Order: sequence, then C-alpha cells, then structure tokens
Amino acid sequence: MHSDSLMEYILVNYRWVFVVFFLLPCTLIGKVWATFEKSLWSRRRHTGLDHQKKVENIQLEIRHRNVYAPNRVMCTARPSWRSMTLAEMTYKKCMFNINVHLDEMISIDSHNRTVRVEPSITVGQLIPILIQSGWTVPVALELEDLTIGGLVMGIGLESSSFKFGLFHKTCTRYELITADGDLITCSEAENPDVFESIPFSYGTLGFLTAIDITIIPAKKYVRLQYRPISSLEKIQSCLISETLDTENNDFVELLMYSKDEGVLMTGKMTDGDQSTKYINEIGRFYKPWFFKHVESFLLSQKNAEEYIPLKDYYFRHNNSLFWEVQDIIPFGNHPVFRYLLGWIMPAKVALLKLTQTDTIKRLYNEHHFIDDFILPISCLKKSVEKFHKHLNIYPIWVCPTVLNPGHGLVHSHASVDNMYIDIGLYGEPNVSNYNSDIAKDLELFVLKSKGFKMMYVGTYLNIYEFKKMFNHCLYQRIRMQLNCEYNFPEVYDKVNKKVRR
Ligand SMILES: Cc1cc2nc3c(=O)[nH]c(=O)nc-3n(C[C@H](O)[C@H](O)[C@H](O)COP(=O)(O)OP(=O)(O)OC[C@H]3O[C@@H](n4cnc5c(N)ncnc54)[C@H](O)[C@@H]3O)c2cc1C
Ligand SMILES: NC(=O)C1=CN([C@@H]2O[C@H](COP(=O)(O)OP(=O)(O)OC[C@H]3O[C@@H](n4cnc5c(N)ncnc54)[C@H](OP(=O)(O)O)[C@@H]3O)[C@@H](O)[C@H]2O)C=CC1
Ligand SMILES: CC(C)=CCC[C@@H](C)[C@H]1CC[C@H]2C3=C(CC[C@]12C)[C@@]1(C)CC[C@H](O)C[C@@H]1CC3
Repeated sequence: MHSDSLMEYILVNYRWVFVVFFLLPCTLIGKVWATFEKSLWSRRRHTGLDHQKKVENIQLEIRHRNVYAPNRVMCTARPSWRSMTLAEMTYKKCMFNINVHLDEMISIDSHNRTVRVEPSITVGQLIPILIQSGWTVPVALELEDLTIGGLVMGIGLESSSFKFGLFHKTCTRYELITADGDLITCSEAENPDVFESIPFSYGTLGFLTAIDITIIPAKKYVRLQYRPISSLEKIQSCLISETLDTENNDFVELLMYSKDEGVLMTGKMTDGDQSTKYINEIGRFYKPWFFKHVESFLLSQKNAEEYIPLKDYYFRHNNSLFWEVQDIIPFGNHPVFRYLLGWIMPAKVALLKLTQTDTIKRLYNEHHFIDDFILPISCLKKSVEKFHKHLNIYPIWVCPTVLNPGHGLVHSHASVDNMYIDIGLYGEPNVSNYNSDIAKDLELFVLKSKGFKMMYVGTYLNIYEFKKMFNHCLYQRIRMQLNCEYNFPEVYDKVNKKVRR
C-alpha cells in the first residue's frame, strides 16, 4: 500500500490511537498553558484600558483595508478550524480577514446585574469566573469552546431557553465597529434597530467588540428529575406542559432514544437543604457520559431525582460532545478508560478539526449528519417521525426555546411569544439511502412547518427559500444604514453549502 494511503487508512480506522496518544496530550498542554497565561496576565484584567487599545487597533486595521483593499469584503480572521462546526468556511480565503480576537471579561456590574465581555471569550472561561463570584448567565451553553460573539452572531440555545429564549435575548448591549471603522453601541434604548438586527447576522453588519449579558444569582445545584416515557404522544404533551410551568422549572430537556422512547428532564436551581439526598457530581472525570447515564433511567423505567452541581449540569454534554465522541473513541465510556484518561477528555474540538484529513472530512460529509432544526413545539411528533424515516439517528436532543415576535432575522411566526423546540440530530444515519438530497428535503420540511434551521453547518436552501425562512426586511435596511453593501457579504454568502463545506 502507498505510504500516504496507509496513513489515511490508519487515521480513519484507528483515529482513536491518534486522538488518545497525540491530541489528548496536546489538549493537556493547552490547558496548562491557558492556566499559566491566565495567572501571568491576571493583573491586567478588569481595567478597561486594554480593551480600548484593542478596539483602536481593529479600527486602524479596518481603515487600512478601506484604503488599500476596498474591493474585498471583510470577515473575522478566526480560523475555520477554531469554529464550533464540522464545516470549513471556505469564504474566509477570498475575504479580507480582520483580527478581532478579544477574549477577556471586562467587568461585572452587580448593581445593574450585567457582565461585560469581549466576543472571543468562551463559555468555558466565563461561566466558572461568574459562578465563583456568585453569578451565572440565564442561558449557559453546554459546550465549553463556544464563544460569546459566535453565539450572538449565530444563535445559541440551552435547556433554560424555554424561559429566557435564545442566548442573545439575555444580551442587553453590543459594541460594534462598523464598515467605516466607527465604534457604535446599541441597546433597546440606543440604536434599537441595529440592536435587533445583530443576532444571527453572522458578522455581516460589523465587528462585535463587547457584549453586555444579564447575570442572575447562581445557586449550588440543579435538582434534576428524570422521567422515562414510552409513547411519542405522551412525550409531546408532557414536554408542552413542563415548558408552561416556569414557576417550578428552570431547565427542560428531552433525550429521545428511539421513535417512541425518551427521558424528559426538568430541573430547578437550588442551594439544597438538609433533605438534599443524592448529589451526583457528573462532571468528575470518571463519571459515565451524561447521555448514557440518562439512558439508564429509560432502561430501568424508573423516575429519579438527583442534585447536580451547577457547573457540572451546564457542561453535562461537553465530555462526550453530546454523543459524538463515541464514534471517535468507541471505548471512551468504559470505566477503565475513564479512570485512566477521563481527566483529559474531551480532546479539544479545534484540534480534532485541525487534524482531520480530507478522507475523514469526506466520510463525515457522506456518512454523518450534524444539524439542528427549530420547529414549533406542536410539530414534535411529526418531526420525530419524519427524522426517524429519513435518518434514524438516536439519541435525539430536544430543547424547548421560546421565540419572541419582532423584526430581526429569527423571530416567532405568531404575534405573541411562542414555544419552539430545537431538534438536534448528531450521528451516523441508519438508513440505506442517505445522501445530501435528504438533507435538503429535511430543510424544506422545516421551512414548510414554519420553523428555522441553525446555520452553523450551512444550508442547502437557495437564496429565495433562505429569505422565506429568515425575515430580511430590517436587516437590509440596517445594511444600507451601516454602509455594509460593498464592505460585508450577506448572511447567505456565509452559510450556503458552497462556502461552508
Ligand atoms: C465518527 C466516528 C469516528 C470515527 N471517525 C471516523 C471518521 O472520522 N471517519 C470515518 O470514516 N470513520 C471513522 N470511524 C471509523 C468507522 O466507524 C469504522 O470504519 C466503521 O464503523 C466501519 O464500518 P463498516 O466497515 O461497516 O463500513 P460502513 O458502515 O459500510 O461504512 C462505509 C464507510 O463509512 C465510514 N464510516 C462509518 N461510520 C462512520 C462515521 N461514524 N463517521 C464517518 N465515517 C464513517 C466507514 O469507515 C466506511 O469507510 C470512526 C468511527 C466513528 C464511528
Ligand atoms: N447550543 C448551541 O446553541 C450551539 C450552537 N452552535 C453554533 O456555533 C456557533 C458559535 O460557534 P463559535 O465557534 O463560537 O463561533 P464561530 O467562529 O462559528 O462564529 C460564528 C459567526 O459569528 C461571527 N463572529 C464571531 N465573532 C464575531 C465578532 N467579534 N464580530 C463579528 N462577527 C463575529 C463569525 O464571523 P466570520 O464568519 O466573519 O468569522 C461567524 O460568522 C453559532 O453559530 C452557534 O449557532 C454550536 C454548537 C452548540
Ligand atoms: C447543541 C447544538 C445546537 C449543537 C451541537 C453541535 C455539536 C454536536 C457539534 C458542534 C461542533 C461539532 C464538531 C464535531 C462533532 C459535533 C460537534 C461537537 C467534531 C468533533 C466531529 C469529529 C470531526 O473530526 C471534528 C468535528 C469538529 C466539530
């Protein structure tokens, strides 16, 4: 066998060898470096002065581009392999890349209950700092490497979204550098139309440099109740009633393990009391993967309740990257592996992405499905049936989220707030005829059901279908107002499958 193809054969069939013996040690070195860097620079934090300097540098870079390369539209210089998606953003190669890597927390304002952060700070950096100070964010994402800027410019949701909505609904102010290099701020009171247009604009209105996020008091635990249910009708009705009970629930999440079986989880933030019974620190390295733990309640058909430390609950899907790691390290949930190497898991997503070969990428494209669809909650049953027929992937992640009416790109189709569900499908389709036509067909099904698609993986929709799914009226007006036309691409130019592969 040719040495190149031998290498590829090894990388594809024994990828775990490379991941366990090379990527995990690299991840560890990265973590040690990050801790060292944090302590080295800690004295410079929270001054606000550095931030101003960094913003001025970005303004200089944009003005330089405006003089020397006005014909090339702009995007961030964040390399494609760092971004939390399987896709490669090929559009970056022909656009003018502006370095906006600002990744610090600027300040916490306990009086007004907001935290001001720079856009490249990750959820994994921010949440532990907040919890240490007694605070948290209302919508705390489950994958540590997601950035705040990416979540605003794309969209983010979590099991508390049925109460608080998409991540950007908890943001109160954005600081943005426009195409002309001017610094503007916007909020509900100041430039409200720009404020409404920014979420989901994928960096096509300007560069974010700071975001204010609402904070709420953190509690020690989440009291999590697990309820296995074995009928799709019943699952749908229970899910709807739990999302209406905002008094008793802070978190609602559903994992489906087959077409008719799922475990509904409802949680409440609490400090616990004397009666606090079973504390399960699921974030400890030797603990089983969360989706396996949840499945055990389905297998035993027993309702259960546990107290989970807040941070462990937030990052419950991080260790197994939902259920994606099982495909890369099939024995990753075995107790021997967990006790020996669980403490450095998971391998950094960016490293997995950076080191995947073309063959791995092609095989993922041809044999793997990763996507999220946001549909009205009443469509749960028909959607699960549709996805079962065309993909047959389990588990399925179901996360309710409220969408508000409005004029931004993503909003509810009703004139009052409306409950939707995010359906996340990650894995290898178990049908004989899987191909990209099926993916396109599913997107059209979502469009017809008055739903939305998350765009981090890209879309097969054409521009007309895309504009039907996302209301572009206000967005186009703001693009004119901020002089974006020849300076930034449109959202579709960044998310269609030709440039996001
Ligand atoms: C994602 C995942 C991570 C792994 N990493 C990859 C990977 O990145 N790329 C890869 O090709 N194989 C990967 N493998 C190895 C792959 O699972 C095995 O080669 C496969 O299970 C063997 O199945 P098969 O011989 O029945 O081939 P078939 O099921 O007939 O599959 C046909 C082709 O698809 C590939 N394939 C099967 N499962 C996956 C998958 N989950 N993701 C991507 N391709 C798949 C197979 O290697 C094979 O070449 C990984 C295992 C999983 C399951
Ligand atoms: N639970 C959840 O909700 C999950 C969400 N996701 C998705 O992942 C993505 C976030 O991933 P992440 O890796 O953090 O972000 P990405 O690097 O993927 O960035 C997402 C978009 O935001 C733009 N962007 C980022 N920072 C700025 C900035 N400072 N100014 C202007 N534009 C900016 C990028 O622009 P450019 O193209 O110019 O680089 C890009 O188009 C979101 O799209 C989200 O939907 C993924 C997993 C889970
Ligand atoms: C909760 C929501 C809305 C989405 C979750 C999406 C995640 C399951 C994916 C986001 C980035 C993905 C990547 C991979 C697996 C699935 C995600 C974590 C890989 C690690 C798969 C293996 C490849 O070689 C690299 C991928 C990088 C991105």
